[in-house]
Amino acid sequence: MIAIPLERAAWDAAIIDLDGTLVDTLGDFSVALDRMLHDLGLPPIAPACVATMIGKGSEHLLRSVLKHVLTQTGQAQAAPEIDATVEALYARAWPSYQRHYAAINGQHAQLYPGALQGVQALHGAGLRLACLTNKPLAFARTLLAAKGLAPYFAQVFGGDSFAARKPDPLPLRKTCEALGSAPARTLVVGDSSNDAQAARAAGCPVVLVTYGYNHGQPARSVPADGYIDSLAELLPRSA
Ligand SMILES: O=C(O)COP(=O)(O)O
Ligand SMILES: [Mg+2]
Repeated sequence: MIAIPLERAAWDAAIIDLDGTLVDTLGDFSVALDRMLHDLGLPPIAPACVATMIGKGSEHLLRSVLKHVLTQTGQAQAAPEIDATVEALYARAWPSYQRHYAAINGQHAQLYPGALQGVQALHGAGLRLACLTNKPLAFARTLLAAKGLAPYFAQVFGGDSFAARKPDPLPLRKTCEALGSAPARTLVVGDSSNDAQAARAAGCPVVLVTYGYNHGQPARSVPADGYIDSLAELLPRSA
């Protein structure tokens, strides 16, 4: 049940998350990460495990994956030793991951059911739309274009667009500025605690989808103004 008004008059704009909200990118992440791990001489990682690590940007993802794999393989024992090994591998992991992700971006990713319809409905109702993701901006633009979403977004910002990332509220404040909308009249739609915490701190109403990643926790365990099973539920009632 949604606790905030869905009438279109309630909002001037919406800021929508990408991974886990618009597009199921777990396949892309898993393929690029496994190719990176192969380059480093390390074993692959289970997609279910990757799903718990998505949401705080690529740097966090790579460090989490390397730490997990090193722990699993017993290549490093004590925690400080693992952290040091992660940092030593990171300089090689980063360019490898970037190269592999760019090569397959969108190929193992699917729009969630109702995502396109929801975006089209909000756009059609006259809301200004931005996509704000912790994914690198170049990857986000390519993915939005590949999935037919790019034409609906007036603004797109990534994890490398501002000095901080979600859950910091700075990216949301900057995105509201770019859209020319007041935070209280800008709906945030996301899948994780990163989106909800950032929205609350920025003064934006926030709705979470129940099907995304959220670090392996149910979305409903995160304080938000509403929860939806599909973006198609965002159809404005008075449209
Ligand atoms: O790149 C990530 O970690 C996830 O990005 P998101 O902000 O679109 O969920
Ligand atoms: Mg997300």
